[in-house]
Amino acid sequence: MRTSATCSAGGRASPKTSSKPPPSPRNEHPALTTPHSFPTTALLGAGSMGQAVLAGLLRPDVTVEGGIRATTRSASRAATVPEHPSLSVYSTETDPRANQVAVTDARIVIVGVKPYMVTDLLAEIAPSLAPDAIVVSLAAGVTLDVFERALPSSVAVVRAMPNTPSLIGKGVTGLAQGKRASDEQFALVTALFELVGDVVAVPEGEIDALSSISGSGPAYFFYLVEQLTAAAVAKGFTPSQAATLVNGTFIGAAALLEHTGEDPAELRRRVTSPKGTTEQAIRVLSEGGLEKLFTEATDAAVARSKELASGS
Ligand SMILES: NC(=O)C1=CN([C@@H]2O[C@H](COP(=O)(O)OP(=O)(O)OC[C@H]3O[C@@H](n4cnc5c(N)ncnc54)[C@H](OP(=O)(O)O)[C@@H]3O)[C@@H](O)[C@H]2O)C=CC1
Ligand SMILES: O=C(O)[C@@H]1CCC=N1
Repeated sequence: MRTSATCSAGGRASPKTSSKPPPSPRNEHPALTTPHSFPTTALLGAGSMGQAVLAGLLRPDVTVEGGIRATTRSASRAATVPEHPSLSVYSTETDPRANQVAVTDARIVIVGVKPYMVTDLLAEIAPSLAPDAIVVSLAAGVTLDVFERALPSSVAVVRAMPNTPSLIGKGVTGLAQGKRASDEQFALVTALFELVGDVVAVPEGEIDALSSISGSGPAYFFYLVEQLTAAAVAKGFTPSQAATLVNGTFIGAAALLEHTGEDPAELRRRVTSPKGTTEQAIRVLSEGGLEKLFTEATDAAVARSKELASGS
């Protein structure tokens, strides 16, 4: 166990590049209007998504009575979990009983391992769970039914589909309430995910579709950034210049969307002068089938969720 104590194109004239240091990933959460307190919480699988959810529980304005226990498989991954006085980190590599130890007396148990690992993990922890535990799944595709069958009948289950901007309090999480979870338990899980962004409650039948939009969505955005950066480099900008141009433009445009609250189509219209240059670029993107591509891409993500649900 590690109980946290220490934390761990060439030739073209350069446009001005700023060398701002990257912002700290953990200081951007909006302030809570009321103090938040949660019961003892275990996070099994503190990887990319698990650590993003964990960021909410580590906020200075949040208290977790009884503390937080986080587990990973490897000791090296455990070392990437941020240090915090109320957080204990275990790896199954150094302690094969790490998950059982972590869930003992925990009221909230977040399952953040890969979908194909879920069944084995549930069998491992089921005997050690508190009778009134709420198990929260982050796993894509794995149904509430799989969880409910594998766990004692007194244990409630909620299915969550968060996304990685949760790490900086800008996440979007879909939540589906299992049939054994009371409204009070569901409200507690909702409050937990509200620590890291917006929450949309949906019936379980909509979770895969939601996942294809907001769960995977950050990857679509980063892919667009990568592609526009490649286009900039192909036009002769240096990689550094291209990163400034593209990152600055996408971040600025996203902030404009947020701050104005305007319809994105209207914001696009303001860039697209009649008979101007943008009009030609948008025409090419449209004729290239971007809308159809997004439909097909999200359909493929939904189809993969169904495969994961069937265990493949
Ligand atoms: N990444 C994303 O954007 C999203 C992911 N999800 C879901 O979140 C889950 C995790 O995905 P992601 O965070 O990307 O994956 P990662 O591989 O980053 O995280 C998985 C974590 O589980 C740990 N782990 C593996 N086996 C065990 C075990 N037996 N006991 C305890 N911990 C274990 C891994 O440790 P180690 O690294 O040492 O092997 C790792 O820390 C998946 O089910 C995915 O569907 C949901 C929404 C979005
Ligand atoms: O790619 C995945 O399977 C997970 C679920 C949504 C985002 N990442």
